[in-house]
Amino acid sequence: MGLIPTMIDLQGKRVVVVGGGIIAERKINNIISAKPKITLISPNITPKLQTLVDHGQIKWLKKNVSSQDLKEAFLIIAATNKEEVNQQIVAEAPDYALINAASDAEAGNVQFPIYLQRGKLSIAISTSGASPILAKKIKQKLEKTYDESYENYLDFLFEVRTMIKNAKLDREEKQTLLTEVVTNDFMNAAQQTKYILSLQQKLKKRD
Ligand SMILES: C[C@@]1(CC(=O)O)C2=NC(=C\c3[nH]c(c(CCC(=O)O)c3CC(=O)O)Cc3[nH]c(c(CC(=O)O)c3CCC(=O)O)/C=C3\N/C(=C\2)[C@@H](CCC(=O)O)[C@]3(C)CC(=O)O)/[C@H]1CCC(=O)O
Ligand SMILES: NC(=O)c1ccc[n+]([C@@H]2O[C@H](COP(=O)([O-])OP(=O)(O)OC[C@H]3O[C@@H](n4cnc5c(N)ncnc54)[C@H](O)[C@@H]3O)[C@@H](O)[C@H]2O)c1
Repeated sequence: MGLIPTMIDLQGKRVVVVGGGIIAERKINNIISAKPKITLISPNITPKLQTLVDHGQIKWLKKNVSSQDLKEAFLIIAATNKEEVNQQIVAEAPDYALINAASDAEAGNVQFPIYLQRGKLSIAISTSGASPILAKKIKQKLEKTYDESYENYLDFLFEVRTMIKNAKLDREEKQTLLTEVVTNDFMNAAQQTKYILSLQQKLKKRD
């Protein structure tokens, strides 16, 4: 395997999830905020998955999986409790599809790291299958360091960077400004507002 962490845009993409148990539920919870088109294939599903079906957030085909179901999928998640069915899904998946194999991660070509999200900040943790429990522990530690205040801080950094990117400054000046905001001095809203106002003044003078 040659695994590297990436950010994938799943919005509007066709995702096929096979199996309706607790693992399918966890994987769907993990990706649903990205707004993919999820089709769930399983003879039975958990109550929480049923709620998603009832709200029209996912489509459910109440049956055993067949190779036809895998066509045109961008991502396939094989999460049945039958090892041989999961293997067959991997074998029959189209060449272009991304595949996550829940019972034998190495059989697929995508693994989902556990992740922590604070608005625009994402921190993903993977142990490449060595210990998902360690990955979870590390996430809990990072949650304390990168607390909720990072959500606003990232929005602030985004706003500042957009202003600087569009300003008539040379590369060095841009670099200096982009570096000076990445410090603990700008973690609260009052400091952020003050900085944005002073930056606006500074950039106005340059126009
Ligand atoms: C972090 C977390 C995120 C998530 O899944 O959302 C996650 N597993 C979690 C928990 C967990 N998973 C397992 C246990 C039982 C203890 C144990 O076995 O150690 C527990 C503990 C628990 O449940 O608390 C069993 C297990 N996991 C995988 C296999 C298959 C294999 O190893 O081949 C088997 C054996 C199945 C079997 O026995 O048949 C595979 C994967 N699990 C991964 C992620 C990816 C690797 C990430 C990494 O290595 O860091 C990978 C490759 C993902 C993938 O499927 O893409 C989530 C945190 C919980 C949470 O958020 O609440
Ligand atoms: N990746 C992980 O983190 C992780 C953690 C624990 C377990 N697992 C693996 O995930 C698998 C699923 O675990 P679970 O707890 O969700 O199991 P589960 O028994 O709760 O659910 C399995 C689901 O698969 C469905 N199913 C069975 N045969 C099918 C078929 N032919 N077509 C379509 N659906 C079918 C069942 O009806 C059921 O809804 C386990 O086999 C285990 O190896 C993965």
